[in-house]
Amino acid sequence: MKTAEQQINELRLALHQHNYNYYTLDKPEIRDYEFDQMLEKLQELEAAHPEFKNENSPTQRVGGTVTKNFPTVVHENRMYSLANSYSKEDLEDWEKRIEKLSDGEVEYTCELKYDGASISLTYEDGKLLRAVTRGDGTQGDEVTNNIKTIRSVPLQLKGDYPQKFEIRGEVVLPYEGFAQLNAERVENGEEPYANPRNTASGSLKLQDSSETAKRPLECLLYSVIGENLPFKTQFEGLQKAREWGFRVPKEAQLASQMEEVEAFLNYWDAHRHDLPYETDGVVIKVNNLRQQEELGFTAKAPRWAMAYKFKSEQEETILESITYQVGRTGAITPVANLKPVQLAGTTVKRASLHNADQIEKLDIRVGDAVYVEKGGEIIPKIVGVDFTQRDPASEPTKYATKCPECETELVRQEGEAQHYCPNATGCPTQIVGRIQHFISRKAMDIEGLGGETVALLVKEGLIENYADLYELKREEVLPLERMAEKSADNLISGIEASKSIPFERVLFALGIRYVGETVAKKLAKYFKSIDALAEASQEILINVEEIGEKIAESVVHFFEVEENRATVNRLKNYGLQLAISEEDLEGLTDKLQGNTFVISGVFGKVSRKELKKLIEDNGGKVTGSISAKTNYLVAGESMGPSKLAKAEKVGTKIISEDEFLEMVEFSGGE
Ligand SMILES: NC(=O)c1ccc[n+]([C@@H]2O[C@H](COP(=O)([O-])OP(=O)(O)OC[C@H]3O[C@@H](n4cnc5c(N)ncnc54)[C@H](O)[C@@H]3O)[C@@H](O)[C@H]2O)c1
Ligand SMILES: [Zn+2]
Repeated sequence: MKTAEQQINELRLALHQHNYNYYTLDKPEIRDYEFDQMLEKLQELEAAHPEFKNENSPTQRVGGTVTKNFPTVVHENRMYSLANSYSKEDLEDWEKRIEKLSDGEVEYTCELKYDGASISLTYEDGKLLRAVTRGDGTQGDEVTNNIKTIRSVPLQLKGDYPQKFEIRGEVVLPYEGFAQLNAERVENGEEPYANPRNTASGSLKLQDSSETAKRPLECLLYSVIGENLPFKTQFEGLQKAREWGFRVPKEAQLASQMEEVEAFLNYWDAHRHDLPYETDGVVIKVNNLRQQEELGFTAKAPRWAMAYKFKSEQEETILESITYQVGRTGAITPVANLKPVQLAGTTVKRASLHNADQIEKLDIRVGDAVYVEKGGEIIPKIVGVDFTQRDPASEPTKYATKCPECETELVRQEGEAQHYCPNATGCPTQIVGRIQHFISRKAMDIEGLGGETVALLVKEGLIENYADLYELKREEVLPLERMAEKSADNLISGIEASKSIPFERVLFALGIRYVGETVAKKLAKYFKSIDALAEASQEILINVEEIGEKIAESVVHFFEVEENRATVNRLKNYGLQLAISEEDLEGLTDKLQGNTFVISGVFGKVSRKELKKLIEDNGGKVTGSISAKTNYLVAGESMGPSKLAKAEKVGTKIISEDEFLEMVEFSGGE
């Protein structure tokens, strides 16, 4: 067995080499995930054997180097890397450390972690003075002329910018530009680039700026550094930078608890491939700059920030064909059929491709070698094409024009990503899908009836619409395959029992496009009956909180269709709940209508959850952080001082639990 010292030395040597391949040559030989695992291993070994500590270790230094091709500039403020975490537990540990080291309540900014090349821009009197790469963190390459070719880098600022400051960001190459660039290279008989990140980085190091200008690069900014800055938090800094003319993506969010941070992580883990550029995680930062200053830096990274890397177990395989699936609302989803490959412990044969834009953006073609990745979702995704292996004779993918189930011409509405099969009443998959949705657990939850039986009932011609379920007779279902006396009884009694399912769930069960569980709840609460909802105009619908144009349009459209109205009427006649019951109505008021609340601290009489429900039942709205729009802060025990200060600053009314309960005339629990 190798000694710890040998292992440490080998890892250091290998990591130095990989850093060189990655940062200097822009040609990595291993995947980032493997690199990170080696680095983590080295970190563990060094922690267990402090006697081998060495300040030149890759764990102690920023990985890049300076080249001799550009003037070397020493950074006025060192450019650090970021500490990494791969699990929610790591994050929670970090939060605990932060809370211990900081005084006062800590708020966090969550930002996307753009995957490109770091850059530092210095502005003086509103003009770009110089642009320097991160290099080894202490000094970097001055690439001002190349940076000036990027259109999103302002050469002259506007607004109340400081006289002199530095701003940091990431130069990225959006997918679309990357695919275009590669297409041109292939046409010219050149080798295509492997990935956007290394291409972005390589583009900054070109000697001829007119070459850089041909690359559709973007510069996304995330941090302003300097003295006497006109803001006190990271989040305000982002807003200011945007006002001065920088491209600062708008996805960043404030979070007052780790729960909110995790919601942000989960959301972007699932949706990051909808962004036009690559991201490899989320960066969580302590929002307050004074607290940041107190926390300071380690040898390699700030203590006040933490990167959370999306898990990307990636494999390369061949795309054998693209097929198309029809959903219950007629939405078409393209599916990639892959040469089977082992990924994260399972055999993967299919991957989701989202929509036509996604296919175009990644420029995926049948026969390509593609990278598949498993993120937070169950279905793996294709995240890129290995252009180096593309068959020069291949042609761009032509998206389906007809429904694979019923041959109807597909439509795509202006502004929508998805294609649809418009044949709602005749497309067999849609008919079955709609009824399956109707009976599903979160909708009518019909016991004794499953998806397969629904398909069978439709196939046998016993039902073709969910209202038909309520006319099913025991004698009709008994002859069906695998249907025993007992199961037939269960089915019929399950259908009968569903008549008492509350209105909001019936509304969800109807399967109106864009009316999910939450929207159904909102609509039910607001309109109180299906009749009122059916009469509502688009303008009235849009006025309901959180109901946008798309939803409003879809609801109006649903009730315009005569057949839908007839179905709803039948459901009403069968005795389904198509209005809020008297009992539920009693608890609902609009006393708090138009008021926004923030809840903070611990409460004595009701739980946070009950408090939230009380606010919503009385027509109010609950948000996570205080802004100028917050009307009330309901303050419990041990509420943090920073929230209080913020509330006082923006003029939010601060009320106690008792004062709140009085407002809604709450008379105590049951
Ligand atoms: N495959 C290889 O051979 C190889 C070799 C070396 C490094 N790598 C990869 O490079 C990465 C390590 O590089 P690193 O040291 O630059 O660390 P990092 O890229 O993980 O994180 C630090 C960088 O994140 C960037 N960043 C993006 N968005 C940001 C935001 N909103 N706020 C703050 N910073 C933001 C900054 O440029 C910062 O320098 C890892 O992903 C590693 O796997 C791979
Ligand atoms: Zn169809």
